[in-house]
Amino acid sequence: MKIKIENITKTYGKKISLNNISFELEENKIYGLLGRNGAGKTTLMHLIAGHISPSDGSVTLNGLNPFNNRNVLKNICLINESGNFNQSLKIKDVLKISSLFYPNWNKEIAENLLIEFNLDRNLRIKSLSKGMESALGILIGLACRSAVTIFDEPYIGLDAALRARFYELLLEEYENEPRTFILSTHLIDEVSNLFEEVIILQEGKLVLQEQAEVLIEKSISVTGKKDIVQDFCKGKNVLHVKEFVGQQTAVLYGESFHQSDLYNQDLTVEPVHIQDLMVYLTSSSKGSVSI
Ligand SMILES: Nc1ncnc2c1ncn2[C@@H]1O[C@H](COP(=O)(O)OP(=O)(O)OP(=O)(O)O)[C@@H](O)[C@H]1O
Repeated sequence: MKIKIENITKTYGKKISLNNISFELEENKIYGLLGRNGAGKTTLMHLIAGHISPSDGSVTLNGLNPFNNRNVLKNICLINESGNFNQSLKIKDVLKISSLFYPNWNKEIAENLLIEFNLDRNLRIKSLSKGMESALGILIGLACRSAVTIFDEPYIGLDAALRARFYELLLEEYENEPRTFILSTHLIDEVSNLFEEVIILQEGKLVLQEQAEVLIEKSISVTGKKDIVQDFCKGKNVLHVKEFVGQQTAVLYGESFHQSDLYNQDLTVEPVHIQDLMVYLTSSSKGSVSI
């Protein structure tokens, strides 16, 4: 489903959670939705999932407003960090309800993941540990096979091995049955190799929407003697600078750097991790500093 966000503003009283943002998401891609705490990520995901409506502007999925629209909602699955399920239900009730609600529900995936995550279908949600509840959220998010599946930090209580397994399962599922995944996470380095496109929010505004590959190509970190680094950085967009024992490191962003440009025996040139890039891009209002 094609998702179109047009001039969306969402306010809560005087608080502006999203401030006039517009962008489009294509079908069948894995998106990373990134930003610092309070940037507006959860608000945006709830708008796309039709759980809330905007104060201004419009959200459409294949041209239709998802808010209160069952025909659209049955194709969207949003798994939050917590509180996804009615605490008084049993796991088997959640599975039954999900299988009735989502038209593409895949029973085999659900059964396999129940075994893999060691979830007893007779347990009540309120008796589950945080990790078990997250595992159930991941199971539902993958088994529903919704055209748009959104995970908002779904890994609370999961150890590193289980999180790694989640990323692996997500990729397997995406290959078997391509659909749109939107992942919001603060553990960016763990998951950034899954992203095909990255969206960064800052204080309710859209800072950037870019293909992950291009983002990596457009950013480098250079380290060397201060005067050499400064010379190299002249006329370039410098996001971040740090100095350490006479050496300077500058992070540059904004142009495609080619190998030939980067061959400089006096400088150490390294790629920049998406997590660091997100931090630097959202550190100053302009997204750049001068040296
Ligand atoms: N129901 C609400 N009532 C009042 N303010 C809200 C509500 N929901 C969100 N906000 C405010 O909107 C802003 C954006 O919140 P949101 O939860 O969307 O950010 P986020 O990027 O998901 O943050 P985090 O990474 O910390 O989860 C915050 O300042 C938050 O306090």
